[in-house]
Amino acid sequence: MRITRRRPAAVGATAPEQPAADPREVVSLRDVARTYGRGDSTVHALRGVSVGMARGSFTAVMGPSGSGKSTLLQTAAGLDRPTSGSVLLGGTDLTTLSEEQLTRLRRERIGFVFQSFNLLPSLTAEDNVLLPLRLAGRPARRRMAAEVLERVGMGGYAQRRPAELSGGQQQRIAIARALVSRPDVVFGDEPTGALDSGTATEVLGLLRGIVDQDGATVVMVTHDPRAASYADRVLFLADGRLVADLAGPSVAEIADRMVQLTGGAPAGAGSLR
Ligand SMILES: Nc1ncnc2c1ncn2[C@@H]1O[C@H](COP(=O)(O)OP(=O)(O)OP(=O)(O)O)[C@@H](O)[C@H]1O
Repeated sequence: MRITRRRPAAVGATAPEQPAADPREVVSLRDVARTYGRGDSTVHALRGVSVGMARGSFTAVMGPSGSGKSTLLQTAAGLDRPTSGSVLLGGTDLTTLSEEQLTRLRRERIGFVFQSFNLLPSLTAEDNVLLPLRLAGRPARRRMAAEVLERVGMGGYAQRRPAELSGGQQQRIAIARALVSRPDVVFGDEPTGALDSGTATEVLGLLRGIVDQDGATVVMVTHDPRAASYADRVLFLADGRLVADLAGPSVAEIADRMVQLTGGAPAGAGSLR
């Protein structure tokens, strides 16, 4: 199954002064700043971050607590708007879109995987998977669910409800749901944070597989150096700035970098499993 999208319908015009996006990059942040509050209480969550993610790549985002990881993910995914700078998704500048256009773009072109799975408990696995298509008013056929459920190794579980599944199985269903609309990019917010080590390994292998075999693009926030080592590239944030960008680092290199940034043990890393 190829995840790579067909050329999407335009959901908003790129600002005329915007330079053309690098065609290899599916997500580009340009000088993105995000502040909260004002005056003495202003928090600079992101301070001029510029970074692009190539199509068909797997990127992990790490950094100490409060360094801006979630803010980066949320602005890149169009869930939050930068205070300044621009965010391009496949050439569309998200900062120029209305709320309605942004909602449509998220439904059609972005997949999400959360730490706590976020499946609807009353729906079967199949109906959870088809929900994004239904919300977008697109055709939602059972064979579409069957195809992605098969892809994540959950082919026999279409009629199960979340309470009847293990954490790892629920996360597989959530990944199937993220893939069903063939998104430009799948964003993961600590997707293995609630899983035991063995189950996390399976889910990370699955994410690696959808990148390598299906051409998906994955961007994942994690506190876990071992999880980050599954990525092609690890970005490190500190105090709202991008301070390191490592290609294919080992678990030890990632853990060392985190120790440098935190001045101690990697926050939330638990064990290196
Ligand atoms: N809605 C908000 N209002 C005010 N400050 C916020 C808000 N959201 C985030 N912040 C602040 O912005 C900074 C970056 O937060 P963010 O959640 O992006 O960090 P993080 O690296 O994801 O942290 P963690 O690893 O603890 O989840 C922090 O100082 C945080 O307190």
